[in-house]
Amino acid sequence: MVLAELGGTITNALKRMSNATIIDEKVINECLNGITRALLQSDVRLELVKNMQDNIKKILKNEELAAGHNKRKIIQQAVYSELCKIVDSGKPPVTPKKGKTSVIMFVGLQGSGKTTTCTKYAYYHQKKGWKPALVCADTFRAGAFDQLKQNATKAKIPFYGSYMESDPVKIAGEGVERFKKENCDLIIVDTSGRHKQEASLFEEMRQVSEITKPDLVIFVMDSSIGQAAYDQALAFKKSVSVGAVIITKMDGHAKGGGALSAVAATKSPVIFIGTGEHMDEFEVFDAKPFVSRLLGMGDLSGFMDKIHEVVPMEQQPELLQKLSEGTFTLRIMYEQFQNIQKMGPIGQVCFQDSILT
Ligand SMILES: Nc1nc2c(ncn2[C@@H]2O[C@H](COP(=O)(O)OP(=O)(O)OP(=O)(O)O)[C@@H](O)[C@H]2O)c(=O)[nH]1
Repeated sequence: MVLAELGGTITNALKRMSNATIIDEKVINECLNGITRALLQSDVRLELVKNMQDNIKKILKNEELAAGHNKRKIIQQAVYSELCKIVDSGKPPVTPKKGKTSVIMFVGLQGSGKTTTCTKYAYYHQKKGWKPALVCADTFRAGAFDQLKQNATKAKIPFYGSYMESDPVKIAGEGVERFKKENCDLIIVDTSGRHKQEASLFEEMRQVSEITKPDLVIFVMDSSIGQAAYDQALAFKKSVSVGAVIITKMDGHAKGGGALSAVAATKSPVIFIGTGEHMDEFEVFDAKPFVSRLLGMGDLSGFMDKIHEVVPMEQQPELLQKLSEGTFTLRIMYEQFQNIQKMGPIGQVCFQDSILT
């Protein structure tokens, strides 16, 4: 079940409960079972789902659902906050500071999208005025350096790598040293993909981490990984100190629930999601708006971000000035219609019927 469907199924289970004339234990259990089934079908780890169900039951017991209490609202709020707990580790990630050198190391399974995500991450920060640089410490996959070089050149980001050197630890150390001297404030180290059974590759990853002394290790995870996500994420966490997660390929038909379980394994927050192959198909991840959208409650902060994205910065003061003077020409209206069109289907960004009201 893909994430969009998961949201729909949970919302329907809640709506069915809302439609019942009397909310008794049977109705509540039916609702919780519906939610549990949907989460399991989306590959969310059984243990997490069970925990969530127990917690909701505890909340309901505490609230005692006394007469006069709005049972529906209590249950809906409990579902919302428990889902938030699954996707939010509660631990804020280390955030690099602009102007001060930070080394960020990317790790993950083969083909999870690390190389693509390294460039997206660099490009995202470059647009915000940072001075990023990319180091290719992936000597395992033929073509990895060419891929990084191509992406970096396109985005005009300095890069370091070698066709001759086969020792990733040496390349990583040299690359980081060089960009530190060049005063880059975000040095991103791409490492080769590995699987938890590959002990030697895990040792190599540990050595890369030792030499580069990263301020933050980001675990990149493909949203389609499924139930294997938890164990893989745990294996990475045991070898290097993973501090944040990026989930890729959220644009596809992946179930996504497995990748969300990685949050629990690494006890690290998801900071971005990848939504396509292109450099700018990359979004900041925030747990609460994500769950709101999942449950069809809309996302006001996402809506405002989208407005800021599509109305060019240089247009904003001029537009405000004209509006405050009471000038609203056909040209302004035309430009604003064009901006609104860029936001995509309004149903995706605007409020839908809220289940919490
Ligand atoms: N649709 C989609 N494709 C993505 C996304 N991120 C990466 N990809 C694609 O996934 C494939 C693998 O990406 P890479 O960046 O090469 O993966 P990698 O983890 O560096 O691979 P290894 O070095 O072998 O471990 C490429 O075809 C990317 O274009 C995403 O968010 N959405």
